[in-house]
Amino acid sequence: MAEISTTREPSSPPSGPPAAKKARLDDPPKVDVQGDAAPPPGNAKPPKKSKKQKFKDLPEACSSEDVLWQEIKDILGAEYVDTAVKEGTVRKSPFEQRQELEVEVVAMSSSGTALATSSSASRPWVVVVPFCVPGETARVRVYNNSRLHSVADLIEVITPNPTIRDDSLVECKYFGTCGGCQYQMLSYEKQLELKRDVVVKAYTKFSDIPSSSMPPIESTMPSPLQYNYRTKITPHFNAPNKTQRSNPDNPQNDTDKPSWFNIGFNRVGTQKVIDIEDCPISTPVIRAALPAVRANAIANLYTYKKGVSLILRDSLPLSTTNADIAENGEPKHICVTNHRGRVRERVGPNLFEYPASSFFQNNNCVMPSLVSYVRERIFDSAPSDTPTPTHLVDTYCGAGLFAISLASSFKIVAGIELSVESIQAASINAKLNSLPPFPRPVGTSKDNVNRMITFQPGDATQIFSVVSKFPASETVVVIDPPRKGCDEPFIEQLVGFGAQTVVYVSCNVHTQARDVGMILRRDVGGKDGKAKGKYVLESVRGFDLFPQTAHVESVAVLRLVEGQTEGMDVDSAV
Ligand SMILES: C[S@@+](CC[C@H](N)C(=O)[O-])C[C@H]1O[C@@H](n2cnc3c(N)ncnc32)[C@H](O)[C@@H]1O
Repeated sequence: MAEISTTREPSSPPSGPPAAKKARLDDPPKVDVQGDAAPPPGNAKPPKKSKKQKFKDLPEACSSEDVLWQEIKDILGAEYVDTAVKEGTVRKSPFEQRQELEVEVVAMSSSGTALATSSSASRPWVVVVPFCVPGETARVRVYNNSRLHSVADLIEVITPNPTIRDDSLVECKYFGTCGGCQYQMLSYEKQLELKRDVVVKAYTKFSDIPSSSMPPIESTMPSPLQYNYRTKITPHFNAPNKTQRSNPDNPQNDTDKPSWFNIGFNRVGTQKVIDIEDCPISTPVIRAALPAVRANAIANLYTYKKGVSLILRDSLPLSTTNADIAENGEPKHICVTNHRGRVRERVGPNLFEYPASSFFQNNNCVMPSLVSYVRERIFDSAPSDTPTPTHLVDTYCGAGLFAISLASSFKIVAGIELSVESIQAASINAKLNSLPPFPRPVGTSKDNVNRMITFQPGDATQIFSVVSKFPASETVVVIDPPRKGCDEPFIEQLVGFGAQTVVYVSCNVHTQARDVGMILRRDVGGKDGKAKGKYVLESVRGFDLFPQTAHVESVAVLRLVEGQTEGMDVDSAV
């Protein structure tokens, strides 16, 4: 692997979204407002934290820092960690900033970095380093010290582990520098295995579900494509600074682009943009469109007063003509580069349209397996003594992916979503797929209306008053919240409603595990106010929506077991 040259500032934070919200390319030009941050009154400095306060700052529960913290505890031992917390020594690093050292990798973290230890450390301490695997030794350079761990750049792998690493698999020239992918040096089987491990660890650490109540975690569902799959990318760039602006040289294309102007993604472990001319995990239509999108940004570079986040989304043509049909009979895909444009996708037999700037899953090729799996779990594995589900409630429904894809299996479907533009898209999608609205419009014949669908904007919790008349024993609730998961009022209402089946889809298995644990611990209320039963966790399976990265989508299926109101040991119930 090539040496990673680090040009970072000493205290670069770990990778994440750019600090300042970037403007979008098609936003109207805005005048730069200078100095709008209020200065502190007088010369007052923020009060210093006392030593006790300072070291109490454990990571927020279930945050990505907390996930790493639990993994560090596993390596260093809970007793050692608890003592260090009590004594206020968790930040006493044995290493200096920019210190180079040799480390031995002992585990993988849930975010795809390697967790290592070093014999040169004067106390038990973990070093987090990218692009390495267990069993390897590596030379690294520390750039950040935190709670019982340092974060480091990889300089070189000294002893590779050939049973896990195969560098010949790497397909991207930016791999090892770009923060987007973590796993290109691993076989696909290994990537799937690691993702399953993440799901197992998440439920072990964050759900509080006793092992006797946990179903075996299923193998990760693979993505049919492991490259060329990503249907959306958002390369970004910073606006030129004052000095750069004072000497414009009017570049026209990539060849005369000033070297300081980078359009791409964040360098691993930093918020510094690196120049990216191609992204092999993106779909062919996005890869083909990227040079022209870059050239346009380069030609206009001195007009930008703020950083910009570009968008490239793979889409079917909105109105298909013969010229749009490729030789195989499928419409030719196009690339939508306007944030205000519309995108169209097919998932199985259904079409979905949505605004380019709104949420839709970013790997189209695995969507049919995801939707089929959800349908199979709802119907095929339902206990034989429960009624066939007839009603579907899709919470956090976005543009209606689950509501519309599953509608053919239900009589009535209701969806809710906070984003007004997504919910408008969902209603349009219901029409696009010939699903009649609910309640049935006056005068429509009963014969041709056996499926009815409604979408409403609002907080997910509000849906339970809308569907209060749905027969709970014949209802399925799909939950697909953002990374932070559901809030307590939602869980309260969900359990109060008491649907027969709950399918929880999540891009953050840690908050999913936390929420599922909360649901399982509560009694499900009956109409008489007495407890009716409890949910049991029937299955959990990861889906690989993002090959070459550490991300894993997780689907958990919960069933209500009536009459069970004690404990959580459900071995006999499932
Ligand atoms: C992970 S996306 C899932 C969307 C959809 N199920 C899909 O697969 O395309 C989560 C969605 O929840 C929406 N959302 C966020 N907070 C919400 C809330 N409190 N109530 C309802 N929807 C919310 C977001 O706008 C986003 O569309």
